Amino acid sequence: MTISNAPLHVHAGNGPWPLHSAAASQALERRALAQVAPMTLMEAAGLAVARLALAIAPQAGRVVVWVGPGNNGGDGLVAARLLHGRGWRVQVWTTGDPAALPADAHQAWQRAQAAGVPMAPVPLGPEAQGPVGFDCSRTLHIDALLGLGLRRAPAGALAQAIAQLQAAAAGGAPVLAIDLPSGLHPDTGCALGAADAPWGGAVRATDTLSLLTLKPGLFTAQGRDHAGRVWLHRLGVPAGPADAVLSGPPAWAARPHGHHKGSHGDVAVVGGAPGMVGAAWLAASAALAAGAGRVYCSPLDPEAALLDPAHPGLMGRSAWWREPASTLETATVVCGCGGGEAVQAALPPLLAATPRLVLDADALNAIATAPALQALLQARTSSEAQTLLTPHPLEAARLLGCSTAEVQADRVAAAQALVARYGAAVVLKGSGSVIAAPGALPHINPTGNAALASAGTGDVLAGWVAGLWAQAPGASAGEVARQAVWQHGRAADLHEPAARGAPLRAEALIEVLALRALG
Ligand SMILES: NC(=O)C1=CN([C@@H]2O[C@H](COP(=O)(O)OP(=O)(O)OC[C@H]3O[C@@H](n4cnc5c(N)ncnc54)[C@H](O)[C@@H]3O)[C@@H](O)[C@H]2O)[C@@H](O)CC1
Ligand SMILES: Nc1ncnc2c1ncn2[C@@H]1O[C@H](COP(=O)(O)OP(=O)(O)O)[C@@H](O)[C@H]1O
Ligand SMILES: [K+]
Repeated sequence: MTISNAPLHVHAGNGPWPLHSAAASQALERRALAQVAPMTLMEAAGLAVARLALAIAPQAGRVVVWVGPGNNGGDGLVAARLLHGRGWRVQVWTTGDPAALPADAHQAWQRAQAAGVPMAPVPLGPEAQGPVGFDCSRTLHIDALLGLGLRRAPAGALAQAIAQLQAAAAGGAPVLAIDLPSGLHPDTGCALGAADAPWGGAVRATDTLSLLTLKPGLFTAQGRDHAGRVWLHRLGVPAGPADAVLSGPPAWAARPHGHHKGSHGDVAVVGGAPGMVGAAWLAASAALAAGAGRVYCSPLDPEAALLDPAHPGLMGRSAWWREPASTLETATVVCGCGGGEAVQAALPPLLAATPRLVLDADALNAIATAPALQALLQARTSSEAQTLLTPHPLEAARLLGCSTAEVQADRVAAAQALVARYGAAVVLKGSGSVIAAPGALPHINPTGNAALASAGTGDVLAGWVAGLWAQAPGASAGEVARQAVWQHGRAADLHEPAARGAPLRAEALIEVLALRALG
């Protein structure tokens, strides 16, 4: 078997990558199918799958191919035939009547049958793991149940097949999903199957080979948990314009020898109501670590000290936004960070006068409930002023007047709705943070992991982005947010392998970021 054109490994270090919605991918597939002889694309897809199978599980020699009712199943049938021809021990399990397969997939089934590939309906019970003599731990599973044609939550025979596949792979066997993990929504990254099912609503693959295009759902919401490593094979078909982008690594700007601290801009942090002063100091420390020249911290707790002995490089300053000719008109300001209700009073002057404003946490909650503050935020769009909102899903839901579940059901759409409503750039945080900005394609961030699910890491992000922005005041909020979010997540990825599931403390995150060894 000669298999050319290796799939591309898509990872955080080699972006940016264009992303295409299900609708755009299907339109591309229709155009491509119209230009080539029947079976050409499906043979190319099956070949790419077989090639990746050989690459990721070279010692397996055994494969179970789980075939669904559409063309995704057809791709699996071609791969099964090619691996059978290569001498692998192959078992195909089908979920429906092969006579009902669409034309190309049906032909793939006939070719597999003619080649002598063992095929049968998915059995109920342990034999689904493979025929007698299959060593489960050395078996590769290929998920060809559902791809782009997913329309609704898998139920009935398909849900049963997904459950059987997961049970068969439970001992740690590799699972290669074709195009998408079956049950995962291509646009939203939501696992559509029953959330309380033991298989978690969609196939959990170790590897996913995306065909023709990369779909946004592989990288956000539950996508990363289900897709595993992601690969792309374009099948020789050039993709059209992207709907979104998977962010790539940003470049570091070198510091000219002639620079002094005044060359690197000022950051002022407003937050830290009683009991939450640490949040403001965390953001300020992150801004300093990002390279801002001078960083002021203004705790809203009137009792709070104006010096943090752990960070003598930071300057405390109380309520400077009430002064005329204050830092307001020059600094990059971060507002939120543990600000509690006290933050409300600081917001009007900040919204009115600050050229670059990062709004986080309690600042967002205050704006969500105050139409007057919303009007001030929207009015910023008529000036040169730029704003970045950094909500987590609950804060985003408050700003949109919907539920957190509705935000998570389509994270890209929710981020874009915030941009449309408030005219600001937005980072919708969480697994696969979405960065949306006026006039720009939405970006999904590929770095980060659940070690960041720890108190204060959001404050660090807010301070880090402001620290970068202070040094590049001409950059757009969206640009600087994409860069900061990538680096913030990357720091957690560097920490993760040694951490064995331990969370990354916010202070430690700042130290990793400060080292700048982020690649
Ligand atoms: N036609 C071709 O030659 C090519 C097809 N490709 C493959 O084809 C896939 C798309 O094929 P299809 O459009 O046939 O879609 P799928 O193979 O994803 O499946 C669609 C079928 O599943 C059924 N279905 C969807 N959701 C269901 C649910 N929840 N429960 C039960 N049944 C459900 C639909 O009614 C339909 O019969 C791509 O993902 C890709 O793998 C690509 O390889 C490119 C080449
Ligand atoms: N499971 C996860 N995977 C990737 N990133 C995560 C995950 N959980 C949290 N994060 C990131 O950690 C940060 C947490 O921010 P936030 O929720 O505001 O926390 P806090 O208010 O405690 O600072 C965000 O950047 C978010 O994207
Ligand atoms: K699949």
